[in-house]
Amino acid sequence: MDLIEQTIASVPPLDEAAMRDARDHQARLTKPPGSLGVLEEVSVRLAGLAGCCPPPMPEPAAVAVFAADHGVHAQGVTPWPQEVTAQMVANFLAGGAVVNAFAAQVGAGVSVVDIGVAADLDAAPGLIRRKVAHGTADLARGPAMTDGEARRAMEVGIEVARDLVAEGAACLVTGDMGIANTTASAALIAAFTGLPPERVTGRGTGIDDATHARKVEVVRTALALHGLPAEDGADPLGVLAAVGGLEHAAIAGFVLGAASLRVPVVLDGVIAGAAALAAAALCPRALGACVAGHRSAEPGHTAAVDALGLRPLVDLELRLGEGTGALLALPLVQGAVRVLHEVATFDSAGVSGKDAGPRN
Ligand SMILES: Cc1cc2ncn([C@H]3O[C@H](COP(=O)(O)O)[C@@H](O)[C@H]3O)c2cc1C
Ligand SMILES: O=C(O)c1cccnc1
Repeated sequence: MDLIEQTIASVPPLDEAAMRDARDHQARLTKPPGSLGVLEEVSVRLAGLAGCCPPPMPEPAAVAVFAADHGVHAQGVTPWPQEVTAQMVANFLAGGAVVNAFAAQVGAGVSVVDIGVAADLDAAPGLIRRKVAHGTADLARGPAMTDGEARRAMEVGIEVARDLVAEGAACLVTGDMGIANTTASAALIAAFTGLPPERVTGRGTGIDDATHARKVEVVRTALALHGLPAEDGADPLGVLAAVGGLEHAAIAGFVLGAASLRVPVVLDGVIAGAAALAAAALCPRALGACVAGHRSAEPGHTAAVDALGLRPLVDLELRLGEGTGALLALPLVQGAVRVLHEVATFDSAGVSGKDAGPRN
């Protein structure tokens, strides 16, 4: 068995007994039952993922920013030059991007992975050099990647998850950088959800009406060219290779890697949502490890989280990527688990339960 199959085979189902313990414990804490809303569900799921209650605190956290370029850039789907991908990698490494500021704010480490930047990058402290190809080919004219490249990128994602956890991370966070990657994301989301291109194709970094219309047509052309969505359902790796990006494949692997290690993974926006659809198509159990950090302004992202059955924790109209929205959600995930560790029960604190007092 190779690394991808091995990883998929080792993703455990959620532990029902641990989830029951977490629900029972939530009911005994000094607060009205259910009063922490969605955060109670998060705490229960992370107990199921860990297989114990309380689950380990999801800290320290580590965000991995997977950077890659896209052949579909040639179709004029974004106003930004392709070089911005490599330039932003340098910015991440220098600590100057929004992802660095938000990671500092929530105490997360930042790793930057060259999974497929077109330019050859200089070695730099903090850069994980795992280039699988110098960008993808144009998905509107042929397959974006070979199956081998998609597999290799997915393996790198698994390996990065494994390495970060070995270094002490107890929570993983997805990040991406790749000019034109919202086009590949839209194509993946259309392919996996069956929704039409106009429903899932957004304005990315901010494009005018004419560029948006072209972007929708590029996605439509690509789907027709590759026969997607496939009649007979999924060959998820084939879909990734046809219309995905190297960072999508890597993030899909990162999700599988996290799930196989019973470590939660907070998903960022539309790129992570598209990648998670691929991961879930390969291994539905991997969804047990996924927390949707935020709802991106991209319409395809809402389509993706709806299809995955995930509820985003934060909704701030962000449309940046890099891991920024997921990082903002991290304290919510950590707070949800801290409640199970630290909040007193009615018994231990001597607080009367709802029906304990005199009635009148
Ligand atoms: C300066 C800059 C920093 C970014 N950081 C993330 N993105 C985000 O925008 C890009 C996708 O949008 P589109 O498909 O419209 O090109 C990706 O690189 C994504 O990570 C950025 C984009 C820019 C320009
Ligand atoms: O949803 C995202 O993460 C996103 C949106 C626009 C551009 N880049 C990323």
